[in-house]
Amino acid sequence: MKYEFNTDKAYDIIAVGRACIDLNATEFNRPMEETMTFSKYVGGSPANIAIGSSKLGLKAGFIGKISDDQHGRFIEQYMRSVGIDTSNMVVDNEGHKTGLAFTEIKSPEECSILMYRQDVADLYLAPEEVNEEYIKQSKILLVSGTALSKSPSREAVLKAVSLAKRNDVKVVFELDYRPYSWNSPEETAVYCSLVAEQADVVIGTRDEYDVMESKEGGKNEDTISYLFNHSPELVVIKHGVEGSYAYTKSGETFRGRAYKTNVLKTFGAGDSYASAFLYALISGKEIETALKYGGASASIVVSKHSSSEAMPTVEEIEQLIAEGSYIEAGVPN
Ligand SMILES: Nc1ncnc2c1ncn2[C@@H]1O[C@H](COP(=O)(O)OP(=O)(O)O)[C@@H](O)[C@H]1O
Ligand SMILES: O=C(O)C[C@@H](O)[C@H](O)C(=O)COP(=O)(O)O
Repeated sequence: MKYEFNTDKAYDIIAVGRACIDLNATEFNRPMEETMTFSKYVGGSPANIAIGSSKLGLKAGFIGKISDDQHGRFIEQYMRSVGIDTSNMVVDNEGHKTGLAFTEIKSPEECSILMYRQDVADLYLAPEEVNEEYIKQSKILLVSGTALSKSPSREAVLKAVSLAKRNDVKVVFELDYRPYSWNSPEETAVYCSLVAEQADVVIGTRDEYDVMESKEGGKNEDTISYLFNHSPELVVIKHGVEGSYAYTKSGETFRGRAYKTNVLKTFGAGDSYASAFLYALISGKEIETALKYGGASASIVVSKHSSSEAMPTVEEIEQLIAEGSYIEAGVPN
């Protein structure tokens, strides 16, 4: 089964939310306290997804606010250099700084992220900085849940969603739950369910859906029966190495698998998965095939050092799919 988009649009995907900096430990198997060196990359989930999409050949744009300093300029220049339209990236003029994510790579299983996100520029994106003429030109508006965590970014995103819906732009909601950005899980549940109910496609991990639904150990069946009572037509639920599921409103279920790889770190999986899954859908591939693209892309990125720079090419993804070495894991949920 395929998922249809309005093909009469200049952009394939416009992402809204944070574009930040990742500082990834270059010393592995070591706690952060003992790590002395880090490499700098553009980061932030929606920026990573835009970068991954652009690298796969999609026409991508970005809406967000960046700091008026060396970090903001680095982000804009890098994103432009990989082919992303940055015309709707706004420079903050109130002194807000870029968010930083320091990553600790203790072992392939034990990775963590230390975020510096106090008063960050991306959460100051204002509704008046979201432009209807821009959004209406895209097949997809990709919304990151973290952008809902504070005002005025929250209202900017709600406006972007409403403009997308008025202009036949599919809203893809990536739950992207980052607890440190929110006041409470209850607040997350309120705003994430508000947007999920309006979205056309929702993507998240099982744990992220649990936060949105204010429960523990939630079942995929309950999630889809809730969401399919609202706007969503396609719901993707990820289960780490156990793979993922895509559910359609018309009743089909497709299973995606993770691919064997030499894991260096676990972060970057979700963003690379989303960009390749959406690339495949936009390219007219079957949903089942799109799950393969997502899984293969993620397995490539977890074997590499960064999330953004490491985004694979179509050829790399297709080669991995052709090799077909899935991780044999039980059926979750
Ligand atoms: N250790 C791993 N090895 C190979 N693929 C992985 C691994 N972890 C995750 N993936 C792939 O990345 C996808 C997304 O990972 P997941 O952990 O569910 O999301 P997130 O990174 O958003 O938390 C999975 O569906 C799987 O295909
Ligand atoms: O999203 C962030 O702010 C940090 C990312 O740039 C970082 O690379 C990361 O955590 C990606 O992980 P994922 O969301 O699991 O793909």
